[in-house]
Amino acid sequence: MSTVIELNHVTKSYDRFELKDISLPIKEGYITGLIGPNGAGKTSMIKMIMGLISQDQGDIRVFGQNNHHEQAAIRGRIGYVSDESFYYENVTVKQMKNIIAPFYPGWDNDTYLRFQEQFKLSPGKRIKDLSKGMKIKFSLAVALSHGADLLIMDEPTSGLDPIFRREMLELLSEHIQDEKKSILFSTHNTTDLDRIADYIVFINEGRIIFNEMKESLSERYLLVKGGKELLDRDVRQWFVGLRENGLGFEGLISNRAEGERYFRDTAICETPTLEEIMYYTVKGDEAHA
Ligand SMILES: Nc1ncnc2c1ncn2[C@@H]1O[C@H](COP(=O)(O)OP(=O)(O)OP(=O)(O)O)[C@@H](O)[C@H]1O
Repeated sequence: MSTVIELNHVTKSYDRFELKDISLPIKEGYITGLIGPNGAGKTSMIKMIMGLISQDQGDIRVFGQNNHHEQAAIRGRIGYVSDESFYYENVTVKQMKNIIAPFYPGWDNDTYLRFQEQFKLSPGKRIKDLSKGMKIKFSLAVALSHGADLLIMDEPTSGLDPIFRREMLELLSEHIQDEKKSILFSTHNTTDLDRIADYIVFINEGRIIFNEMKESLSERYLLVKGGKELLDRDVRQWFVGLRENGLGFEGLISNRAEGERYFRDTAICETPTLEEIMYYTVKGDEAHA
C-alpha cells in the first residue's frame, strides 16, 4: 500500500516543547484523523508537512517528493483548510477566488460555483466580513475545486455549526471514493473521526502514541468498569489509565484479550470510544510523568 505522506525521524524543538523523532507513514486513499490534547504538536506537524515551518532534523516526503525541494509542485496538489486565514482581508470572495484559481492547473470553475452556491457563499462579500465558519467554507470550496489529491485540514470543524459539519463529513467521504485521494484531518471532535476516519494517529506531548486502523483500535483496547476490590498492585499495572471513585474504578487496558480473560466474570467490559482511549492514555502518561 503506498503512502501519501512520510515523516522520517523528524524533530522540531521550541523553547519548551519538542516533537521527538517522529516517523510516520500516512496511507494513500484513506482518511487519517490526527488527535491529541491541546499543545500535543498537531498544528506544528501539519505546518511542517505543508513546508510552512522547517523541521530541525529528519525529512518529509509528500507524494514521494521532498517537501522543501519540490514545494511548488506539491502545494499544487494539496487542498489546505485551517482556521487561520491566508487570504487578503480587503478583497471580495469572488476577487480572492480569481487570485487563487490561476495557481492551480486543475482548477474547475463549475465545481467552485457549485460549492459557492451549496455553501451559501456571497461572491460580493469581503473576506474580512466573513464569519469564521464562512472562511472555512470558502477554504473548503477552493480545496475541493482544484482536484487536490490530498486534503490537509487543521481543526476544520471547530467553527462550524453541527448541520454543516455533517454535510462536510459527507463531502469528505465522497471525496475519498476516488481511491487516489487522501485526507489528513486534525480535530478535537473524536465523534467526527468515529464517523469517517480509516486511520487514527494519536499524538501526545510531541510523541506518536499510535498510528492505527480505527477498527483495530477496538480490537486492541478494552474499557473495564468494576469494584475496587479487583485492583491489586499487579492488576493496576495492566491499565493504561485508571480513574477511581468511591468503591469503583473505570480504566483502559491495551491488551483486550488478556483484560477480557481476567475481568469477564467480575467486571463490565466494553469497547472504548476514541475519546475514552485518548482520555485514559493522556491521564496515564501524566501519572507516570
Ligand atoms: N513558534 C513557536 N514558538 C514557541 N513555541 C511554539 C511555537 N509554535 C508552537 N509552539 C508550542 O509547541 C507546542 C505544540 O503546539 P501545536 O500548536 O503544534 O499543538 P496542537 O496539538 O496543534 O494544539 P491545539 O490542539 O491546542 O491546537 C505548544 O506547547 C506550543 O506552545
